[in-house]
Amino acid sequence: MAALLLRTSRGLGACLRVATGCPSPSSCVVAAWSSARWPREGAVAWRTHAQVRHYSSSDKLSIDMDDKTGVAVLKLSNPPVNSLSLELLTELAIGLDKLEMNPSCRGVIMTSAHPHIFSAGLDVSEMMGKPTEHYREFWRAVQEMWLKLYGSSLVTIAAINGSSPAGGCLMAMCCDYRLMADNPKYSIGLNETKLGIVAPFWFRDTMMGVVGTRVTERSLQLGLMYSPAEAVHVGLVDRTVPEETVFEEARTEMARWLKIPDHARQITKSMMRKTTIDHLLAQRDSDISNFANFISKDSIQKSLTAYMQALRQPKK
Ligand SMILES: CC/C=C\CCC/C=C/C(=O)SCCNC(=O)CCNC(=O)[C@H](O)C(C)(C)COP(=O)(O)OP(=O)(O)OC[C@H]1O[C@@H](n2cnc3c(N)ncnc32)[C@H](O)[C@@H]1OP(=O)(O)O
Repeated sequence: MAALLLRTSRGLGACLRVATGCPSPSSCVVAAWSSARWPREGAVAWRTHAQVRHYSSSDKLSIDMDDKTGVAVLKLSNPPVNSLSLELLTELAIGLDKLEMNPSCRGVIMTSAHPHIFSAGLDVSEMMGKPTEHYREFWRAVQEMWLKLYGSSLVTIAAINGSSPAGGCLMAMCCDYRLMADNPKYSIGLNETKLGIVAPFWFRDTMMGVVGTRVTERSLQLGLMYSPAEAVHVGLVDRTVPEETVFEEARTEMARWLKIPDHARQITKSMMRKTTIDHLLAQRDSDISNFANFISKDSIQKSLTAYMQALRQPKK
């Protein structure tokens, strides 16, 4: 009966309502970038398996599901920096939903098709010079993506093969496990204050669940970006691995997680995350209004404009 519930309902919300045994496979997700332009060794190897099915219609996101292992690979491929546009956020939510409903899927690996960037976070252009209605629609899509990923009953592993600021870090933190390439040029963190904006309470709560209150407070106030080694030190990333092995290491880690009975892991995950999810669900509309009002302010628009101009300056 738990199996039925887990397969006919969506995400973790359902898991906690069922505390009985579940003989069915559970779900996992690995997110990764894939595109012809940004080939990754792991992704190519993955596609050689006959049982792999590609079922994403978007060119910004690829999702390959291996029916034999029950593991899906989700690759972000939105050049140049995998910024999270309204379109990509919507595709992500739909893709995650499809995986959640797929009875063969037990886990997801999330990664990037881009060689050096996991995700640049939210697409800043979606937050600049647009009407209020657009801000509301955009923010609802950000919430939806978070609800699907953080609330997924699947095993989710982030194979972080490049820099991952702000919303990129949020996606990685939503996963159950984070592996990052050991390249010191890469960085990860919630840098919102450096843009003159404020990470909302559910970004904060997600980070607190990963690194605890003190590290979260310091990281958020200072908008800290961590090198891979520093990220491991504060617990933001579980492990660094040589760059060329990130994907294979993610698959190996996934196999470890899949040895745990799905129903026990899912109910435990739900127990850990339910309060945080319920907090946003209870305040979803007011959070959207708050974002739309905040981002529409002249002072915030000026900050974002200055930040984007600085980003366009040649790098020293
Ligand atoms: C009440 C609540 C209110 C608000 C909450 C809002 C929460 C916000 C969350 C976010 O995610 S905000 C986004 C934060 N992201 C960043 O600060 C990342 C900025 N980008 C970078 O640091 C770098 O670009 C990089 C990702 C490390 C990649 O560096 P690289 O040198 O490889 O590329 P380059 O900097 O030259 O950028 C290429 C191209 O892409 C544009 N770009 C970069 N990031 C973004 C982005 N997040 N959104 C939109 N566009 C982005 C950059 O401007 C360049 O464009 P150009 O080619 O036209 O110059």
